[in-house]
Amino acid sequence: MDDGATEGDVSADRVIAELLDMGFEFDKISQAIGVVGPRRADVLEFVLSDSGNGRRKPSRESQGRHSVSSNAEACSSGRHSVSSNMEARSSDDGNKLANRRRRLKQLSITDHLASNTGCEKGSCGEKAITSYPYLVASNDPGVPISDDMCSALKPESQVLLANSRTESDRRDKISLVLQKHFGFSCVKGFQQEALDAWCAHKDCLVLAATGSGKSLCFQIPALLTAKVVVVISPLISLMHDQCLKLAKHGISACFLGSGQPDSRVEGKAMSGKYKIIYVCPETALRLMEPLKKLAENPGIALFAIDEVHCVSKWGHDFRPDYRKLSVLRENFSSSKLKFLEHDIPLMALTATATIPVRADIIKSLKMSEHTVIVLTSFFRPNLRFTVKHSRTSASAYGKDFRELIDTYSNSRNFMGKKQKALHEINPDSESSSYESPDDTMSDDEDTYVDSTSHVDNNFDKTKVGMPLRNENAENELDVYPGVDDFDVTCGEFLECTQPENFASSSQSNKTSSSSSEIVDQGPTIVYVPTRKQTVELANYLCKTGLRAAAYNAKMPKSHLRQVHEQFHCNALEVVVATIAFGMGIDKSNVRRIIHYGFPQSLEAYYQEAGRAGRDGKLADCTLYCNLMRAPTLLPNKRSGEQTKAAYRMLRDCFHYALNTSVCRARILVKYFGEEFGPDRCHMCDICINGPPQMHDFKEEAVVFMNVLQAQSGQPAEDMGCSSIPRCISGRRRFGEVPNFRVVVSYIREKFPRFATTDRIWWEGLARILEAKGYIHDAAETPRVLIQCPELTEAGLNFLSSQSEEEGLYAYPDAAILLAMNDPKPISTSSEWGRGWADPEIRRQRLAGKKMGRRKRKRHSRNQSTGFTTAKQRLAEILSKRRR
Ligand SMILES: Nc1ncnc2c1ncn2[C@@H]1O[C@H](COP(=O)(O)OP(=O)(O)OP(=O)(O)O)[C@@H](O)[C@H]1O
Ligand SMILES: [Mg+2]
Repeated sequence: MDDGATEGDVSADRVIAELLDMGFEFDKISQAIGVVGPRRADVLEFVLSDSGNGRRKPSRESQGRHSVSSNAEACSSGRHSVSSNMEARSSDDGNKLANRRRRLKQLSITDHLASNTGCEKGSCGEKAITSYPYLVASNDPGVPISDDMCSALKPESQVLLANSRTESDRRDKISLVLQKHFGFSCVKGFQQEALDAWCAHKDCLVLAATGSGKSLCFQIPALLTAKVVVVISPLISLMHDQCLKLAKHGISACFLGSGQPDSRVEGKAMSGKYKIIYVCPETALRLMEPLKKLAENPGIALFAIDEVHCVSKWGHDFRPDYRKLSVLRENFSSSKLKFLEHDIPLMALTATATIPVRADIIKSLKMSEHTVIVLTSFFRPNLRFTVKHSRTSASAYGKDFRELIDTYSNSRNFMGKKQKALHEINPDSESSSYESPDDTMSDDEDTYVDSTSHVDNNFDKTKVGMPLRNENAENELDVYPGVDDFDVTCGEFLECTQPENFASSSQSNKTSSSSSEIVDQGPTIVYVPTRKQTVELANYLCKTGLRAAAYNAKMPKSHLRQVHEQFHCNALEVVVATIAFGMGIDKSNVRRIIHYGFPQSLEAYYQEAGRAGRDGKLADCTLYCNLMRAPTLLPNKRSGEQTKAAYRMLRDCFHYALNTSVCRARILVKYFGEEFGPDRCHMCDICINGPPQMHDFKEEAVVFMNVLQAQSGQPAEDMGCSSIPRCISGRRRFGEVPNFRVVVSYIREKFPRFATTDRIWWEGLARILEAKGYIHDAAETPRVLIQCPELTEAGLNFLSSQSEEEGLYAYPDAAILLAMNDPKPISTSSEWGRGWADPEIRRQRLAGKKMGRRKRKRHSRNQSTGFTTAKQRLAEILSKRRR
């Protein structure tokens, strides 16, 4: 539901709600409605163009004329309200609005092309789209692509693999098509392995690093036979990008999303007109029968399932429809389809599957028991991983993004000076075909200018946003992006008659020296957890002069496509996105991936970080996160088991961030089950800074573990015995549950020397003891932090066998270091509790601070019912023991 005739009926409230959901600020939306009326497209256009850069501030007059409350009339007649508001604007603005509205209404790639050809000189639309002689079609039945054209464009390099007699013959043919279509001299080892499996008609699971070139494994087969390759892919944006590249490489392709089908493109796809058909899982399931016909004639060479981790419930990006793809193996076997000589091979590919996920993929897709597993190293030697502590709130933007802003500003100033110098040497020389907004600035100008100076008609500046209201809070996260993330449902891309000239560029999206490119530094993607933050941070960066755009799943699909295009043609410096942006994006020169807040898993982190440095050059992957606060699980529908797995993944991610002693690249590849050969990467913050000094935690550990032991009801004499009760939180009597907070506050109260230690410090100690196997979390669903610490047998042994001399040495983690360096309490309650063991402090505090109402109530209730708190109960147990 983007825009349309019914839009005028949409109430202002609904428009407000929708735009709030996208991350825009309430004030801005209501201001827009006041100016342009309640039509969604107009409001959207207003907030987009106004976007905090002062491009078009509403006149007082127009503001006075309309307000949200006075829009009842306008609501019933959106058209009227727009036209009357248009009068209040200049005709120039009116034209811009009309153009923008036209763009918002595009439903097809063709429309999109038509609008992009109008892009100003050298802009991305021209560069990325119109300069390539491929044809596109879409829902629009008016696009003239005849069947003759399709057949005429059949590549003459289409060698029948069946003719290859020997293995070397086959490999020669592979090299030939690789060189001809992609410009690469040889296939990589793992690509060859996957191709060998395909040639042997075997199913294959390809597990290879992000950016390693998995796509070629299923694209080459399309060039080696007369048959078609069907690729299942999770996002339109991903399918679109790949089709676009294939067309440039002289290979015809189409994509079929899950939206309204285009019978023409679909029909041609099912009759074998394209070498490669990209299809989303839903559509693949719908097209079972036509696919069977396709398998008969001209034949299906291969089913490739890209981003196959989406199959697994235990992966980071589960999509239920992926799981139903087992029908492919069931239906396309030689036993089911008698005309098949062999089963049609399945090739499943991903960069982010842990060992349990791999097993789940093979089982769920019912892949053959002879499935070949092609596994390469997950190590990306050019990625430099760093973790930085930050509150990751708006107040920290200035500090955290200073370096990024400086990087682009300096680079632009340098480029500006270089161009100016060139121009002075040769005034007739062709200047930049992209009208850089900065061209309007003098060299001496401060780079932190008001972003009004960056006006660019071609460039839809980022959106502005303000805090979402509380009632929208649960909607503000993109759990996972839907398939149809663009405003086009399908498209066809016919091969260029002349594949791209590889002498000049072996990668279609490689940064060239084209003057139209404004990102000298390579673009940056910043991942933030909420939609609101995409808008907020993008707006902040725009205000500092950067070319930034927000991207989240709730934004108009036309906008999302535009951001993709501008990102790919280097017109954007920064994209601030939720997880909706990222999967499979193959842009060679992304230099920085910044995660501003915890990702939900290391799989997601590695997948998103993998967008960086795909040209093999050095790239930075920096995670900013609040190390003093455990990350929270994003709401999603999960079974009990899935919740446990989700917490486990989040905990691994937290531990990765807190780590102070192990190379980060090592942790990441080990996470995917790989033994890391080089020992360390020599680049990450840990390798560069070295680990902190080891600390002897014995004294605190003994106290902590003794309290746990007392709490579990074990008499001191029993310390050596192995019968530690395996308690399950909730099954025990209240007070016997080993609650971490209760234990820590008890220690701080009873042991004056620990009175000022922070809870965060003890959380760190608990992690160390857990890693050593001395304690475990007895909670039914362990979360990120240890909730119910319980001694293990090894912990009991440690307590009973400890000698005076031996220490318990370990590296303090980042949270312990922060707590030690900055002993300020984190919460006011811990401040209040500090020094509580001292009777004088206690007396003063009780006298000075009135008990809160709730506390007082609870206190009096406990007094009357004889109910004891967990802490009191623990004290009782310990005092009994002492007696
Ligand atoms: N044999 C090869 N030689 C040189 N470059 C290659 C080769 N194969 C692929 N590439 C390049 O590697 C880049 C990444 O390829 P691709 O997008 O297939 O990666 P991927 O493994 O699918 O990554 P992701 O897991 O992030 O989706 C592409 O730009 C491609 O041109
Ligand atoms: Mg890929």
